[in-house]
Amino acid sequence: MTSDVLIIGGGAIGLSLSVELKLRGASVTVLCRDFQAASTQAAAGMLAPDAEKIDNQAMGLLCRRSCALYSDWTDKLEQLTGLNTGYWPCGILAPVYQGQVEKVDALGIPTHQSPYWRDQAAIHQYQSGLTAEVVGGWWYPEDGQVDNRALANVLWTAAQSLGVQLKDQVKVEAFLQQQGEVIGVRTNTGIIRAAHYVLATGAWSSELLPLPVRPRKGQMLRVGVPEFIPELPLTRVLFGENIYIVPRRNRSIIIGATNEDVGFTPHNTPAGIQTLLQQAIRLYPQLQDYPIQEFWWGFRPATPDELPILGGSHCQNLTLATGHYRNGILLAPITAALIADLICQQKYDPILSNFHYSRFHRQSSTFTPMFTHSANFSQVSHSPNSLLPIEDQTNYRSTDSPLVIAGKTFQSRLMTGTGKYRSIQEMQQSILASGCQIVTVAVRRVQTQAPGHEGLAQALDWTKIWMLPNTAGCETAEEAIRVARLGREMAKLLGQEDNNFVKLEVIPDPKYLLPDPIGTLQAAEQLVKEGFAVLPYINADPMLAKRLEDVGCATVMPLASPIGSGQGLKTTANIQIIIENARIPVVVDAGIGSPSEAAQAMELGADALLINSAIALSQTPPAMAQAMNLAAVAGRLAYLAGRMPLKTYASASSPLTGTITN
Ligand SMILES: Cc1cc2nc3c(=O)[nH]c(=O)nc-3n(C[C@H](O)[C@H](O)[C@H](O)COP(=O)(O)OP(=O)(O)OC[C@H]3O[C@@H](n4cnc5c(N)ncnc54)[C@H](O)[C@@H]3O)c2cc1C
Ligand SMILES: CC(=O)[C@@H](O)[C@H](O)COP(=O)(O)O
Repeated sequence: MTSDVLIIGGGAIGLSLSVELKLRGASVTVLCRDFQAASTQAAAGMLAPDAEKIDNQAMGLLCRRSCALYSDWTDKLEQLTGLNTGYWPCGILAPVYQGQVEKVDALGIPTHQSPYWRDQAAIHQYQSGLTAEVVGGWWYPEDGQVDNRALANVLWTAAQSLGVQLKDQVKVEAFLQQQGEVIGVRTNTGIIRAAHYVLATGAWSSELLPLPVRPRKGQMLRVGVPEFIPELPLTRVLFGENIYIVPRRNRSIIIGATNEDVGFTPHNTPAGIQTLLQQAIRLYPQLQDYPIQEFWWGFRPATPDELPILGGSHCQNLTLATGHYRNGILLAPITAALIADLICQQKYDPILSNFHYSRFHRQSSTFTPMFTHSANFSQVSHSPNSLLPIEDQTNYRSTDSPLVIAGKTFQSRLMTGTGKYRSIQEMQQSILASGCQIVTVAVRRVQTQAPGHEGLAQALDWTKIWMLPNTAGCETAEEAIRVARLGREMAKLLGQEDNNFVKLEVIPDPKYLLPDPIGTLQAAEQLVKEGFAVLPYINADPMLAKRLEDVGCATVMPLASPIGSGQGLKTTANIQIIIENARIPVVVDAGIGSPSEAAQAMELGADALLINSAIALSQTPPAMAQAMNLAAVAGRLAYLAGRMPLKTYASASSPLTGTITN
């Protein structure tokens, strides 16, 4: 049974959304690698839109809206489950020391006139036991806390009792994408499909998609109020500089948190814990005698601008809900409501526009979101002398859908390379004349400045050409993986920040240049996991093509005949089987020697061609490039038009009916 919605990640965000969607009538599955290994379990549970002093207006508003939902939301969850979330609108007190008093508050109001400011006498009255060093502070009565671990348990129980399918220990390894849609996820337990998918994998999000979400480690500890103190000594959250102290009603006190940019480095460290204890004891001295109950650490899902990533993605049936950084517990109810509105009713709250992933790509004017190439490519050719398109032809062509690879759209179905040209000018002219929008570049040759590869960055207009880094020269999967990563960096240097494409070549044999199927599959699996759009070069092997599709490759690129041989289509029958069965684009690559062979491959139903040697080694490469372009267009049109059936015998072209007889 497939679900309407498949949520990947079972932290506060994934679980809240699952409950919300289920309450709205959707069938929902949550897949989670490990429900316990989540930032949600590691947090302090503060609900602090005011104390956090959030600069960004939209984020401030989002946080306040979420905080306002908390009371009703937790009531509803508690009624559903009979369990307590520990929601406590206890307010947050932010004491300051001498020298820390700012002149104005967050709204620019002079401190002493701010409604949130409390002077020394008042602050000590609000909370006894603070160090005498505290000279005043801020009182945020709207802020509060929830016991995040209790909340996670309540959400889990609510989801379960409502009938959400909760699958723990299921790791999603890759999204399977086709033509701008997710068609399934590959997991350690097999492929799972749904109508709609939500990414809610917190700090691990960039393992599945090239999103700029990075872990920001926080260390924490918990002490307990000693038994000989009958009343709760602390009844408000204390929010100091680089320290917070969160008293729970169950007599635990959470002390947090460090903020470290150390990747996924695990463990508590003496330095981390020492800093926390020092600062906590300075603020609230009697803590020094409280028994320590637990140490732990967690990974906040941080984005470069510290705002979450919410809303649509490059695939129309994939929604993103990640990157909540320091405020994911606070933002859980509003995230669930807004994302459920979006999925169930296509209702788009305008606030979401501030959190769309595409903000990370806006700096580069020529490229839009993640995988969608926006450059306004001309219909067929960049050449002013182009023979194409004549009006009637464009009409027919316009009925065709464009080539889409990993969600990125291209008008041209011809890809070319940069090698073997007699001069860089010839290469430039040929690429222009070919009308291609994708040019493959051998990463290793660029790195070593091999002949013809010097100055490549300047030679082509990379705002119009999408670079396809290739791993030519790699004999093993390991080498290819390493070179692919270098290729991604190379694309970034050319301004293609979002280019995650790689043409995967694993070729151990220099004589026939035949790809190693096992090494290719191994490398493809790893690269897909790392978020690459993988275009593997393979022998025309239908079984291998299917396996590569299953592991999440963006295309398959079967060879027509050996690279650089110009022998033409020698693998027609197998290419035909590959095309018949593929749900990803099939790019016929290598060995095409003439335009008629290019057209023939397209007539078979190939989605695109990659041709290098036949162009570069011809007498007049720019002219041959244009001929190949025409052939690719002609072949595609012919494929769409549908070839006439083959007949054994002649059949007169002019009908005999109605002819004059004697
Ligand atoms: C020390 C610390 C203190 C914090 N304090 C607060 C606070 O006081 N208030 C507040 O609002 N926020 C706080 N936060 C932030 C908050 O915890 C996070 O923003 C929030 O938990 C993010 O929730 P999430 O569901 O997106 O991610 P997570 O809770 O991390 O959940 C993600 C889940 O996805 C799973 N997953 C990942 N990859 C895969 C995969 N490939 N396949 C399947 N499952 C996968 C993970 O195992 C995990 O269970 C704190 C965080 C830390 C670390
Ligand atoms: C440049 C490139 O990627 C080639 O390895 C590709 O396979 C094209 O082959 P031909 O040179 O035979 O067209």
